[in-house]
Amino acid sequence: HPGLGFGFGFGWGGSPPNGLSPYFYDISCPRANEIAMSVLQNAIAQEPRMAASLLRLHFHDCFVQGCDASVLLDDSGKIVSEKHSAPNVNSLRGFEVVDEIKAKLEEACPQTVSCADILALAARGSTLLSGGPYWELPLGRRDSKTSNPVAANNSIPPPTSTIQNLISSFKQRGLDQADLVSLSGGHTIGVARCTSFKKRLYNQNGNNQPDLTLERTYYNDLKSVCPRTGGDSNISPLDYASPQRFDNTYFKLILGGRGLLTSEEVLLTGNIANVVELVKAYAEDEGLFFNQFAQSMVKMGNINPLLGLNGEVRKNCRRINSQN
Ligand code: HEM
Ligand SMILES: [Ca+2]
Ligand SMILES: [Ca+2]
Repeated sequence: HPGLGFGFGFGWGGSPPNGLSPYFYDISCPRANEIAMSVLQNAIAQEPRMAASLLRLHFHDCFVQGCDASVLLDDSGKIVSEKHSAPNVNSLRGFEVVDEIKAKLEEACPQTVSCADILALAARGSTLLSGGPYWELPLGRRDSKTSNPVAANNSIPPPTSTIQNLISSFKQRGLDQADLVSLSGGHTIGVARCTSFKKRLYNQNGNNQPDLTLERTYYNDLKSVCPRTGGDSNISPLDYASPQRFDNTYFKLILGGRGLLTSEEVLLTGNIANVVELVKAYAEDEGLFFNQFAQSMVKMGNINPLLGLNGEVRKNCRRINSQN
C-alpha cells in the first residue's frame, strides 16, 4: 500500500506505536538516506552554505508545533505559511533542495518518506558533510496538515535573547542547558544578516553605545560590514574562523568576545555557571561537543512528532495532500 509509509514490522501502516525508529524505512524505502545524501552532496558542493541553511530548517520546524514539516508549507487554501514569520522571512532557505530530495524519493518509494523525516535526514547529512558528527537517526515522523505562523513568530528565540529567555525557551521543549549550548554550536556553520546583530554595534542598550563585550578588532570588522544605516541584508559568518566547517571553533570565538549574536555571547556573559562551563568544555574538547550535539539533535528531532496514523505523508512538501 503506497499510501501508508509502513516500516519495519509495522504492516498495519503509519509509524511505530512506541515512537520513532532508526529502522523505519528499512523495508519500505531502504535507500532513503542514500538518495537524500546524493542530493545533499551536490547541493553542498555547489554552495557550502546550503548545509547551514538545511540544519537551521530542521530547528525552525521542530520548535514550531514539533518536527512535522509545518515550516515547508506554502500559502494556499487555508494555509498561511510560516515562511512569512519574523524569524523566517528573508532568512530561511534550502526549500528547493528539500523539493529535490522529495522528488527523488517519490520516484523511488511513492508517498513513503515524510517531509519531516527529510528535514531530519538533511540536517544530519549536512552536519556530516560539513565535517561534523554522525548519529543514528530515529525516523517515522509524519507531516502536519496545518501550519502555525503565530507560533513561528513567538516560539523561535530571537537573536537578542537573554540567557534566561534561551534557557526557558529550550526547557519548554524538554531541552536542557547542555542541549542549549551544544545546539547553539550549530552556528559553527552559516551566516547572519546585519539586521540580526546590528544593535550590538550601535545601540545595544538604547543609549547609542555598542555592546562592550564585543572584542575590539572584531567589532571594527563588523562595523565595516554593517554601516549604521542601510546594509541590513549584508551578511557575516556566525563562526568567521571556519564558516563552512562543522568544528568547535565557534566556542573558542565566544570565549574571546567574538560571538556574532547577543544570544551567543550571553552563553558566556549571562553568568549561568553550568552554561559557562559547557562553553569552555566544548571549546577545549571537540569530541565532547560532537557527542553532545549528536545527542541533542536526536532530542530536538523528537519534539512532538506526528505518529501512527496522525498527519499524513505529503506528496509535495509545500502542500497538504487534500490540496493536490
Ligand atoms: C539558541 C537559540 C538560537 C538563536 C537565537 C538563533 C538565531 C539565529 C539567527 C538570528 C540567525 C541568522 C538569521 C539571519 O540573519 O538571516 C541564525 C542562523 C543560523 N542558525 Fe540559529 N539560532 C538559534 C539556535 C539554532 C539551532 C538550535 C540551530 C541548529 C542546531 C541553529 C542553526 C543555525 C544555522 C546553521 C544558521 C545559519 C543559516 C544559514 O547560513 O543559512 N540555530 N540563527
Ligand atoms: Ca513544525
Ligand atoms: Ca566552524
